[in-house]
Amino acid sequence: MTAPLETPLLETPLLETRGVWQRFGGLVANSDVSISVGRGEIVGLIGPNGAGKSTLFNLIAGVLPPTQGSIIFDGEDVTTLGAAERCQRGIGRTFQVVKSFETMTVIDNVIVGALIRNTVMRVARKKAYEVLEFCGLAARANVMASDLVPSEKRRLEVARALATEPKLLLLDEVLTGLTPVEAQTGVELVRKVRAAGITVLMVEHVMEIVMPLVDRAIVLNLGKVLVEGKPTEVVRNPEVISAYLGDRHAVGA
Ligand SMILES: Nc1ncnc2c1ncn2[C@@H]1O[C@H](COP(=O)(O)OP(=O)(O)OP(=O)(O)O)[C@@H](O)[C@H]1O
Repeated sequence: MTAPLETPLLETPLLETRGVWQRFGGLVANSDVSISVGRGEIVGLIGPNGAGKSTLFNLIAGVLPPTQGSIIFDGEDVTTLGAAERCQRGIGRTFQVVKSFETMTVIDNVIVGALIRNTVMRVARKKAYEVLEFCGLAARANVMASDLVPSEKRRLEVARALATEPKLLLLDEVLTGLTPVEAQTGVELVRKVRAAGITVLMVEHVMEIVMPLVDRAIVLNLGKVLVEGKPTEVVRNPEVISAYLGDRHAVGA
C-alpha cells in the first residue's frame, strides 16, 4: 500500500494572514484580516485612504507585531519574527515614502540590500549590478540617489528590495505619481519580477493601471476585507463602488 501523499508545498499559499488585528490605542487599523497570496500571483491590495493597507504591509513585513492573529509565510508562522528575520526568510518590501539613502550612490544603495544574502562585498556588488540591469537602472549606478528623478527613485526602491532575493515582494504605491509612460514601464517591471518567479503583493491607488496587472484584488475598507476576487469582478462590485471607486469607475459609466 502506498503512503498518502503530503500536500505538496507548492499548493500551499506563500503568504497567509490569519485573523490579524492591529489597534493603535482606540483606533482599529486592521480588523480580523485573513488574506492569502498564492505562489506566483500578483495580488493588488486596494482601498480608500486610511483603510489599513500600509498597516497590513507593516504587519506582513514584521515592522509591527499584530495585536492579535498570525502571519504564515512559506509554511512557517513568522508572527513573532522581526523585519530582518522575515527579510531573511524572503519577504522584501518597498516603502510608500521612498527610503533610499540619498547621500549614497545608486549601486551602494542596492549593495545594502544584496549584503543581506551575500556578505562578500565583491559578490554583493555583482548581484547589485545584475539587479540594476534588471530594473533598467544600470546606467545610473554611480550617480547619487538624490540625483535620480522620482520615477527612478521608485525603481531604486524596487531594486533594493529585489537585491535581498525575496520570494514575496511587497510594493507600496510604486506606480503612484508617475506619468502614464513611467507607470507603464513600472508595470512591465512588475511583470518581469513575476516572470522571475517572485510573488507580488502591491498596494496601489491608480485603478486603471493596477487592475489589468493583477491576478486578484483584495479591497480593504475601514480595516476589514470588503471583497476579494478577479479584478473584473471587484470593479463591478456595488460595495466596492460605493466605498471606494465611486460611480465614475462603474462598468458602463
Ligand atoms: N503608527 C500609527 N499610530 C497610530 N495610528 C496609525 C498608525 N499607523 C496608521 N495609523 C492609522 O491607522 C489607519 C490606517 O492607516 P494606513 O496607513 O494603514 O491606511 P492606508 O490604507 O495605507 O492609507 P493610505 O492609502 O492613505 O496610505 C489610519 O487611520 C491611520 O491614521
